[in-house]
Amino acid sequence: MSERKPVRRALLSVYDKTGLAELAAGLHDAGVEIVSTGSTAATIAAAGVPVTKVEDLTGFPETLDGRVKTLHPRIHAGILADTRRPEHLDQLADLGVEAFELVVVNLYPFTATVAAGAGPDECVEQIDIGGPSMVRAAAKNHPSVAVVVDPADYPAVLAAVGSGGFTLAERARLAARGFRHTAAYDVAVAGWTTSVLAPDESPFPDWVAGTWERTAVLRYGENPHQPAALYRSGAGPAGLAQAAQLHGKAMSYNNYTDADAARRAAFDHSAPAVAVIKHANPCGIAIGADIAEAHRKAHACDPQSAYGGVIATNGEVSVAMAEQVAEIFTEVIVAPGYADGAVEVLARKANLRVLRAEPLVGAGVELRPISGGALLQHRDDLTAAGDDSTRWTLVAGPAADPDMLADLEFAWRACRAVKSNAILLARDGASVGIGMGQVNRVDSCRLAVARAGDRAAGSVAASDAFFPFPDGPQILLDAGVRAIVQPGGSVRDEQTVAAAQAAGVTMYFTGARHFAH
Ligand SMILES: NC(=O)c1ncn([C@@H]2O[C@H](COP(=O)(O)O)[C@@H](O)[C@H]2O)c1NC=O
Repeated sequence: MSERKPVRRALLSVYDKTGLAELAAGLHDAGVEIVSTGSTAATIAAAGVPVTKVEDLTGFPETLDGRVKTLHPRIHAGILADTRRPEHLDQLADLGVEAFELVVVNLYPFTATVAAGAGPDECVEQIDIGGPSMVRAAAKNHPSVAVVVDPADYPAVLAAVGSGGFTLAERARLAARGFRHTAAYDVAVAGWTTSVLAPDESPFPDWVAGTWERTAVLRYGENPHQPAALYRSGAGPAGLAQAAQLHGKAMSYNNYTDADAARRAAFDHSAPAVAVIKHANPCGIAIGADIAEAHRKAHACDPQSAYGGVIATNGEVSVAMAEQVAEIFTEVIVAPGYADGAVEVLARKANLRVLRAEPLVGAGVELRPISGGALLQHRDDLTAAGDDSTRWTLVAGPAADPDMLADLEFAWRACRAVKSNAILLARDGASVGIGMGQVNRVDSCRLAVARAGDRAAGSVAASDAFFPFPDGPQILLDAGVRAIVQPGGSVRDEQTVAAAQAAGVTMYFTGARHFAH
């Protein structure tokens, strides 16, 4: 076991004062001398613990509204002296500087200030300069100094100090966390200055960075021979990665990818909606008067495929829906909330994973890694993509009555959640046949019609992109589809429109498409 290095002198400078008084009292009881900045020192003194102010040590007042406090050689020499080197100890002695063995710092709340909508001057003021300097100095000098950046670590700090100090391995681990802390902080500052303070003409920033924190090592990845882990983003709104698991077995990699696809499908609707997903594609999407009805309708689309599926809702799961789900073999259910008693009903299934996650926020950009880089795009925003039927163009057949229009709008929204080429047949606010992920649109039409069976006749159809030839729509027309919505825009649109016209079938062009690859 490596030797512990006693802590005799500590430097404390924290914005977040959580646990500070207890830490200071514990350090003092362990015989540690405490040096501290402005309001940190005031908090320590108010707790009745002796403390030396940084300015008494430096002989230089904290100045410029706190912009300069610890940025002084007497502080940084005390942090950066490698006490394994006799020449460093000699130099400290010559200068009359004493070394620190412990540095406790947490930084100005830059991210929270930006998130609160503060103006540029206020945000800039919250860019901590002295704090990161101390953290980086202490982390670099971890053979001599322990650095602590998280109040949650204070009890462990006191335990270590009380048992003779930190080992080198412990100081190295703390150093890694210190560097991660300042790196994440700098990423946030650099991202804000790039995108907000000094944006260029492009709709995309010329520099992108992010930080992710590992929250779980998963049993395996997409396949058992692929190790995998879950990471939580250091920025942006909470989502699936932050979900609370209320019941069931540990989530798998595939559970996460399917749950993400299911949420994307469910949150495209404003009425109570349920999506059932298998292998990232829907085997049923429906809206209903309530969530239980939406689930019944979504499940009925393809009960065979829904076996072992992943369910997402866009609203609270009722007890009635929970009773239905408890009857079906389901891998995961994820919802923004559960009515009283619903989780207990679902918990009858020992293995069913029950997750509560914040509602999906649709705006923003999405990033997809490719070899050697990444692609960024604005999310497929429904409102920008022909979602509003008042902007559709009637190109064949009679105008839809309100019921038919409602089904067409539902089908158009729902087909967005289907991997291209996507054809979705719908009736009464529910998918009844889905053709997904085929490499030509004709096969997607065949698949949708085959899955719908008898339900194809009288249903409406949505296509995520235009029909390049009239052969695909002809399959839908032959199956008795009574209306079709599609983007339009093919050089052979005329032929497709003529086929619909000949069949007396309503056809709308949306003018926008919904590829999903
Ligand atoms: N400028 C400096 O020399 C400096 N030294 C420490 N700080 C920060 O000041 C805060 C603590 O200040 P106070 O003890 O006054 O609450 C900490 O978040 C620390 O990271 C500084 N502030 C900002 O840069």
